[in-house]
Amino acid sequence: MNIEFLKCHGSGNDFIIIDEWTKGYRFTEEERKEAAIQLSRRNSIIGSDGILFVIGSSNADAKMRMFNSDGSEAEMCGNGLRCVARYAIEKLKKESLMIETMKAILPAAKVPDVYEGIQTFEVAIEPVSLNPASLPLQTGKASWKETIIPEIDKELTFTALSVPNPHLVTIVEKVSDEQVKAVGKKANELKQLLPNGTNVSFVKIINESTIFVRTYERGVGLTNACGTAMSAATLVSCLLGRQPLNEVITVLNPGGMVQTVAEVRGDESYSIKLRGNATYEFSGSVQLDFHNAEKSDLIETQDFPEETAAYKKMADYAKTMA
Ligand SMILES: N[C@@H](CCC[C@H](N)C(=O)O)C(=O)O
Repeated sequence: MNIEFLKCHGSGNDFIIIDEWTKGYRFTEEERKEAAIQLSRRNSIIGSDGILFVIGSSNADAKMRMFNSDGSEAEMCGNGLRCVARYAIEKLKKESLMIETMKAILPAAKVPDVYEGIQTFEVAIEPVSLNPASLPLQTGKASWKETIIPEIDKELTFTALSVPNPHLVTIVEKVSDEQVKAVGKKANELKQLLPNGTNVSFVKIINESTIFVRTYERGVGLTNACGTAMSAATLVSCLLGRQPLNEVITVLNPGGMVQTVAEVRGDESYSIKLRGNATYEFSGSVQLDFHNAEKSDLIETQDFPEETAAYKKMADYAKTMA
């Protein structure tokens, strides 16, 4: 089957957009999973952290389904939602719209550039829950705030939350990639504790309005950035009194930077806004054989060099702040 795609990224967290919405593709669940595994594999056909399927919606302007590179489907994807928002905004020639995700219909909008020449989009990250059952994290406790989970690590304290995909967040003095990887892998092996797995983030407080976040993503591994993780890390930092609620926080990550705002609503529910780039890298088409990966191949590509160059400047700037 010949499939057109668009390769994009949010903070270097890279995705392949496949448009079932306007291109008329129809996939089975097994085919979506197989496409994610085949096309995301690094140094092969395309390579990515996952696939974003854009689908028509009768309840919103469009719908997003996100599949990790291992073929598992995630409830939500913050960096991906910005990319899908841009794609749908350009198709519909709108400034803002609503996108259906697995657990909620979420607003998205084009907003002023977060850095010179960087097309910027804001999305809502919701629903948010601090109930361990929402991950699920199998524990008798009603909340799991800054608690040692001895099965995962004897010293680190984690806060568990879903946004609505599962996250464990720990605030540390120093972030080590090896430790993030080891702890993230361990947490995802403990199926009795975390039956659906979890994303695991290490947060370093840089100053009163800036944090650095490094994430081990469920279904992928270490990635340059994870939008829901940066949103979860912002809320946790605010709830623990390390950052201010209701104010813009700069979140640095190995792939660049985003801005977030965490709010507690009157009814004690939480709302998080995530703002950042949605950069197109290249578009093209692939010949995809769902039954035999060896017969799948890249057919053609067309680059977006100006966007890539502009983004590099922002990423270089973000590095100087970390
Ligand atoms: N990178 C994404 C999250 C993708 C899904 C995640 N790996 C999961 O399985 O929950 C983001 O930007 O939020």
